Amino acid sequence: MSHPGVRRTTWNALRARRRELGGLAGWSVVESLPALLGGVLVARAVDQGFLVGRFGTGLAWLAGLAAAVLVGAVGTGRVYRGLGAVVEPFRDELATRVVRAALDGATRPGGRADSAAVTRLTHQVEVVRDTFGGLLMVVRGFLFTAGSALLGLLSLAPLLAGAVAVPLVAGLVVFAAGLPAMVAHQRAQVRAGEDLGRSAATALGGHRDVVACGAQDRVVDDVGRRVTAQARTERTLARMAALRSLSLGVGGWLPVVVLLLAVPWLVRNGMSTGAVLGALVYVTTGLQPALHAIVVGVGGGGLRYVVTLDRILRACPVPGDDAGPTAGTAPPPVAHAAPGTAAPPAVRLRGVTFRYGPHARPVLADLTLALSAGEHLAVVGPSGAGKSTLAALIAGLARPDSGTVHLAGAPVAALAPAALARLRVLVPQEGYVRSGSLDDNLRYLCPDVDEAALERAVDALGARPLVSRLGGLGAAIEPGALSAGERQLVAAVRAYVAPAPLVILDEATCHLDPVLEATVEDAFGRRPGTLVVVAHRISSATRADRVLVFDDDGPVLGTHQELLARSPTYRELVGLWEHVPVPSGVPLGGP
Ligand SMILES: Nc1ncnc2c1ncn2[C@@H]1O[C@H](COP(=O)(O)OP(=O)(O)OP(=O)(O)O)[C@@H](O)[C@H]1O
Repeated sequence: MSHPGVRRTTWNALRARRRELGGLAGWSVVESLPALLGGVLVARAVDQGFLVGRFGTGLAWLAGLAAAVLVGAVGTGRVYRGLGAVVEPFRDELATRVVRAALDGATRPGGRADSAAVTRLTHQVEVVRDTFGGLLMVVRGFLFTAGSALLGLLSLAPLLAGAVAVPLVAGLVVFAAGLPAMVAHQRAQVRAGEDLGRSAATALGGHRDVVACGAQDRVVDDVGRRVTAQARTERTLARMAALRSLSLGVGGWLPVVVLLLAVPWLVRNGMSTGAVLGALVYVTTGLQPALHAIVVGVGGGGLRYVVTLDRILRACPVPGDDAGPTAGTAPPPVAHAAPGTAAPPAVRLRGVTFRYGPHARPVLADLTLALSAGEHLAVVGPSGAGKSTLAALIAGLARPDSGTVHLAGAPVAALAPAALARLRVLVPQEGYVRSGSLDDNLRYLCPDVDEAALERAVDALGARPLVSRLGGLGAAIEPGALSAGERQLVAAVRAYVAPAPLVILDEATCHLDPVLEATVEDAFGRRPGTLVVVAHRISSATRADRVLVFDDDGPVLGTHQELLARSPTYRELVGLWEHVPVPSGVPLGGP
């Protein structure tokens, strides 16, 4: 079954452009003038002209046909012009949908910008645009041309019109009966093409790793299997062309046979030679080409339209869509402990593995960790060990390759950005400050915080001198005019008043002097809720309830004292930190 959205989307696209479609229909009538008049004019030319020796009269009727063809050509030109007014807005809608889905995907927690997918999808949008236009042309062409030819035939030989319509309809029925199978094979062919593209792109992207690991044969084998699979689907699709030939044979050629067989009877019943020729004109220049166009158009571009649009709708669902891959993945509610049961941990990582690329060494491998509500954890380790990566995973800004991350019982992977923001606030090393008033910047995460609470936060975090220097909470500030430390302090106050119960400080105080850093961390330590600090100095570790150190053999968890006894890396870091001279007299760092 195809996406029900294909039918709905197509219907909506047509309904929204009723006026343009009306214009298209009007010009289609003009375009089908030769199909309507061709047989009658030929019959007149033969019967009243050439057969009775009036050459001029015969030519005059044919001139009438030529005029009808010219008028029809004008109609065709206008039809093409009107087609753009229906097709282009539809293409724009789909392109907007693709771009919106790509942006949503890239800004979702753990989401990554996937430019290859956007390129593939925008290419598919172009395919849909072309096939939608083609489909409109052939369906419309068939209705008007075949309809006009049948009307003309009806006026020449009513009985013959009925006899010709029967095989025509039979041909259409044969074609329609095979359509579902054709759609399925077309879909398989598109999928096989995508599989091949993905596998080839992965092989190309990781070719250095492939060569380094000596895995060429395996990769060639893998891509080769997909090439074979795609070739198989192409062959099956080609075989389906036989069905098209059958319906063309029944619907297009059988009427000619019927006409030829009926000639003696028609002539005996008074039908003129010209009328017989006219009837032949209707069948061979009206009905047959119209059927051919619709069978080839629907069986080729039409199938591509259904399958490709289906892929786009599935890949880029919009809210309210009923069958997209993300439908039904509404964020689960935050789990609350039932009365009498223990509350879920504030942070829980289970078997988390994360790497920055498919062939990269994992930064974290099978990490399991639980923090209870109110706990204060410091994360320490050498540069590049994975501390910021861990902070991003906890904050839901990176998604594990395997394993799960839960905050207060809710899986971060399933939480919408707004729900996630209610659970945690991450303060990175570079404090974000925007142009505007200081007050706006501090209330950014909690616009409703009352004045007194904001003032208390300013005092608790040691930000009073900064606020005074800037001219009070209402003062306008320019990010460029603040030092890196001042920006960190603004970000810290903003996070402090945020309603989220979990605060993650990722080297968020590295530009503050040790005294101010201690003030900020102590204030966060007293703030109700859970605190994770990616430590910049050893003092951060000594203030925490527990410390996670990235040791050579992997992360080790314990108290400061326990780790001094158990972790060589921790001992080394403590030794290093204790010997680093502390700058003094530079309270807020340089910009
Ligand atoms: N976007 C990225 N793409 C690829 N590799 C990355 C990316 N970000 C970090 N890494 C790598 O992942 C590893 C862990 O980085 P991470 O920033 O988590 O370490 P860290 O312990 O926070 O280091 P630092 O203390 O220097 O900030 C490092 O080897 C780093 O080079």
